[in-house]
Amino acid sequence: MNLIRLLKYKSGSFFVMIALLGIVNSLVYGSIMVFINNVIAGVGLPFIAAPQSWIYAGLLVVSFLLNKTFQTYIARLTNSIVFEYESGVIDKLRVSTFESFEKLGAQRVYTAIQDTRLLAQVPSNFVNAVNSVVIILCGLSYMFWLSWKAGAMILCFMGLLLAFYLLRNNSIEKQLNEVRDLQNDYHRYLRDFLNGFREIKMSLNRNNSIYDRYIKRTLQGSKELNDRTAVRYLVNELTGNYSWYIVLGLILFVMPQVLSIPTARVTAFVFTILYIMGPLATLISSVPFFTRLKIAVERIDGLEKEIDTYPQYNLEEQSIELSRDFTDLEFSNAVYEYKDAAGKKLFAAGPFNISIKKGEIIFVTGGNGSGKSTFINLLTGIYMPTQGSLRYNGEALVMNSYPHYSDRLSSIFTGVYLFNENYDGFDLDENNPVLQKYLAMMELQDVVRFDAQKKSIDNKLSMGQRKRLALIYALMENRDVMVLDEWAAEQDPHFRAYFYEQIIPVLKQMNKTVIAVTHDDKYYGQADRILHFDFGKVAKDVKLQHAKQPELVK
Ligand SMILES: Nc1ncnc2c1ncn2[C@@H]1O[C@H](COP(=O)(O)OP(=O)(O)OP(=O)(O)O)[C@@H](O)[C@H]1O
Repeated sequence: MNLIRLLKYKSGSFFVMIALLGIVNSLVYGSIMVFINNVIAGVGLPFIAAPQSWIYAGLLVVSFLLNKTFQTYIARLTNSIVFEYESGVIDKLRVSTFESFEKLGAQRVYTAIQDTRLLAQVPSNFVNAVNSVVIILCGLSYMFWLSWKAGAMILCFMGLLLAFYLLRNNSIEKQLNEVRDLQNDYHRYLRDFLNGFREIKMSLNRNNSIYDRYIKRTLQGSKELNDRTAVRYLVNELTGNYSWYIVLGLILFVMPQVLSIPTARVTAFVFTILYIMGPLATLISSVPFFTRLKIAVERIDGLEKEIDTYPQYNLEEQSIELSRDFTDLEFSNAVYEYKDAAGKKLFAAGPFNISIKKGEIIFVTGGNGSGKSTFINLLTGIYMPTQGSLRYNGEALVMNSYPHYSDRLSSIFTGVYLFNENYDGFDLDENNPVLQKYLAMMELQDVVRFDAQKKSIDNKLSMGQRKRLALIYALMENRDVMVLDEWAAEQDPHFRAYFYEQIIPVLKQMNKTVIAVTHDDKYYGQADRILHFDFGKVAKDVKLQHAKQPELVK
């Protein structure tokens, strides 16, 4: 979608406004040209008897007011487009499936959001461009009125110039697209560089490689492309500017001879060319902006269309009633298949036929790549089975039930992410006794810092401490089922033992259903049941009879 179609699409009155601006400005700019030429030549207006100075002043006022109205209109329009795009993309993403987000990649979303910012510069550029076009058209019409032959000559010359521009601009546009691709790659490497800074410090080879072969190479590539496009634009601009001196030369030296044009007319031609040279320069210099804008609009549009092709949940509709009181969860022939972009199967987990009952403490074990995380993604509703189904409290889940199903579980994933704001609206007041109890339970009471203003807790903690805080938040959610993916991996030996020997039994006493991925075989005895994974399947499903019931953590 190009800019004009986008503006038209977002505002039904766009063409009416453009037409109004064009007509009134044509009258104003055309009249000003005629006025000046008439005043220089000492003649009156052709059709009106009113004093010229009054009409001149009146035209200026009308033009000023109209331009102000139009600029305000277009500024509001583009601002609302920026708002709609940004909020629209985020709104669509939040109702998309997790797989869609994985396919799309966070980088593309960041780039598209940055692209929308370019739209904010549309108002001044667009109005200047419209006014420039109007002045050029008025100038051309005036020249035709003075002498149609001379007007036609100049028009042909301008046509040639335009063709030259469009041709060159096409190839520049291709180069700009290449620059954008390189920039996307560059941001990916930069993200790796910043997020993996510690790892980069640990290997000279990696350090040199990421810089020389990836970051510098893409930066160098886009610098060279930028250099080439800058030179091309420069040549375009210079050719454009100097061509007008050729036109002036034609008018001064060729036209009087060839077309026998009198000196007074020559003066009018020279004046008109000088009058439209400024607007032409404005138009030419705005070409790079509009080219970049076109690419940005196409990319934003492409992203939005791509998101639209992905399945989306209707968060309002809860297809089946999902009670907060959990009784059981059943996997029936549930399979999840990873496929590549061409649809080729990469890995399949399942089919799973598992029944999970309220109050069970289940440990999920297995080697690397055995499918534990894939199972956890299915269990938490992050993934929907590609075959088979899940039944919650006996009801088979359908597409729109998934967001509500996930909402019934508390989950802590391996690379837990703690938010900077208290989006959940937890009562994080320092004096909240429940919070204090949990902080003591997680041995965090002397570690956390409260932010009374934001009603949140500072998340600058070690990974192990972050996971403990995440467990506190999970408890505050007060849901029946808790899913913990390698929760204890980052805990020190003392807290790891404490987790399995104290916290797990407490959760059991609270009647929580816990499904925890673990490699800590020393503590397998704390579970009621062990699901052992191998090659994407449940190789063993063992029920244990000896879960301890120690004293509750006070
Ligand atoms: N997004 C993905 N696209 C394609 N294949 C994937 C994807 N995620 C995981 N896999 C594949 O699925 C298989 C199971 O991975 P999964 O992460 O479920 O194993 P895991 O048991 O959790 O391993 P680990 O203990 O190492 O975390 C692996 O072979 C992995 O390569």
